[in-house]
Amino acid sequence: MKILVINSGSSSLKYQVYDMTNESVLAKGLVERIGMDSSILNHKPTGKEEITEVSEILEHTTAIRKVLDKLTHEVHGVMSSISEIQAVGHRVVHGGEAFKESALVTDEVKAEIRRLIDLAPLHNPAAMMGINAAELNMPGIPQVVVFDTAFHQTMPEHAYLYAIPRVLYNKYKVRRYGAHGTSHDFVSKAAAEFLDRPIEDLKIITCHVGNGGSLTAIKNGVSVDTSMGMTPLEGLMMGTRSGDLDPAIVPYVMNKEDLTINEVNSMLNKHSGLLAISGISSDMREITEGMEKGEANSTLAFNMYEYRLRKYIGSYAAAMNGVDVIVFTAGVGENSVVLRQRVLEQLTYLGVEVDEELNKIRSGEPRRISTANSKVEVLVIPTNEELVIARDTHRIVGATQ
Ligand SMILES: Nc1ncnc2c1ncn2[C@@H]1O[C@H](COP(=O)(O)OP(=O)(O)O)[C@@H](O)[C@H]1O
Ligand SMILES: CC(=O)OP(=O)(O)O
Ligand SMILES: [Mg+2]
Repeated sequence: MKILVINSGSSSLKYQVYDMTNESVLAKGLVERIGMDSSILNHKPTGKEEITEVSEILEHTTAIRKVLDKLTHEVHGVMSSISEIQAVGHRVVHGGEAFKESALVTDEVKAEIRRLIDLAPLHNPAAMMGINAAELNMPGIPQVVVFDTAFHQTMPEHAYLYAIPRVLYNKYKVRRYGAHGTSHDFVSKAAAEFLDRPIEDLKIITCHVGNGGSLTAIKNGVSVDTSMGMTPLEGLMMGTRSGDLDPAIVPYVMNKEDLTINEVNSMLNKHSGLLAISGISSDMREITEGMEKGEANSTLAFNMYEYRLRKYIGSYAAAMNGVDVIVFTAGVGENSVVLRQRVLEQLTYLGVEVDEELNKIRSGEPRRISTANSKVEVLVIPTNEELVIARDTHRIVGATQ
């Protein structure tokens, strides 16, 4: 079965095509700047020359049509006809309490995702655009949705409730949902496999640090706490998101600066984090470069980012009464030698001992970066959210046929 996996952002669309007979990737790519003046499509067919095209792509329907054109292109294509794609899998960030696992797309499922837009105004509309666009371009092809929140539905009440009037949960389901669950689930299982130990015996802290970032405490193989909240804004400092802050700051700043709800949301989600503190970029590579050149604001941004990550690791070790494994994953976690080194050398109180040389090795494979004496195993595990989505889609669609 060939499966198209789609991860829709508000102005972007990432895709991968899998051949599930051997889980190989036939092609992958990215459409950026959808709805802006010039959109960019970068298509990478496996074993063939990649192609980048700049054009006007006003919405997701056109983006998917262009992607399908590339998949069947006579030079850059990987299949002779789109009918070879037998299923589409989508990443949906927010599944609320309704979705504890992945689901086949039906009218009811779509209606529920639409209802959840209220809880995830920045994320779920993009997912809906992706689902509708795939439906329009590939009528009749089964679609599956895989939720970032699903893995965290095992959190106990004391971890997911906020200390605010209970009526807000009863009426509006205001609670912690978390995100990146597909990734936390995948890397924690991969960690147990790497160590050749049953996951049920392990206390694992997974650090998914990319453009968005979250930590999860995983005990007996299930999520018991996670740093993102009702929306993906809470927790770590991120590329452009503030992470934790005193909630009283919001009405205070709204009042002082005469900001609307949308403006303050945009400030915290898009104009904060590394970007706000460094004043130059949301990209950890540029922040690290700035720090290495002795640039004060980049150094401060790095220090704040690292400090908050380290505090969360400490709090999740407390939440689980210990930690056996720490996993680093996603863009920053997999690639930033200096961030891992700085975090780990200050966790000696937990019995963590980082091997500086192992930490410097660059590889796309799961690897250990702690010493043989370390009481805590520290691993770098490349995440693969798309593969999990392809597997769930294959399983769910397969079961209907
Ligand atoms: N070599 C590197 N060193 C430090 N950070 C890196 C490196 N490579 C990538 N990154 C960071 O990874 C981030 C992207 O992570 P990723 O997991 O792909 O994010 P997302 O899925 O949210 O787009 C970039 O913003 C960049 O800061
Ligand atoms: C939920 C979220 O933060 O996603 P991303 O890391 O892809 O921005
Ligand atoms: Mg990501």
